[in-house]
Amino acid sequence: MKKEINVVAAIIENEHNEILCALRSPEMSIPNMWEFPGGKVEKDEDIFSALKREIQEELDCTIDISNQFISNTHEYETFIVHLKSIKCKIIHGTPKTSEHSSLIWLKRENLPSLVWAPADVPIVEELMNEK
Ligand SMILES: Nc1nc2c([nH]c(=O)n2[C@H]2C[C@H](O)[C@@H](COP(=O)(O)OP(=O)(O)OP(=O)(O)O)O2)c(=O)[nH]1
Repeated sequence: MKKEINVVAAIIENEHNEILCALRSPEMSIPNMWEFPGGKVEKDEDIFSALKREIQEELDCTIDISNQFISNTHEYETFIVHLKSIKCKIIHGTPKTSEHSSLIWLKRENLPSLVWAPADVPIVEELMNEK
């Protein structure tokens, strides 16, 4: 049986209506693909606390949760990811790369120009449909 993981991802929009996109590094699983920052929900942790913790660790930023966006389950070759996306705003700090190779802010219409982790594709499509 494939391992299943619960992952939360932050859709962070700035005052110019741009969304933060993060490039997974060559050392990470699913390397060199774009994702929304976030990570695995730990045992006994709720999704919002998990996301706040991950964003603090990964980007050195404090976020405020706005609302839950869509969820998607994707089966990769070796594991299954249950990915929940959550809209949020940065209330303190400027995103800094630590684990990722790159961070960029993109307007919605330009999101499809990136090569997204397969689990993220429905999220990107839904964001495109929004406006
Ligand atoms: N953070 C994040 N992870 C995603 C997204 N889409 C997607 O398929 N994933 C996958 C990649 C990872 O395998 C997993 C997230 O775990 P993680 O962020 O802790 O990744 P990690 O590199 O530390 O995982 P690992 O190598 O320690 O197994 O979910 C996304 O938009 N954001």
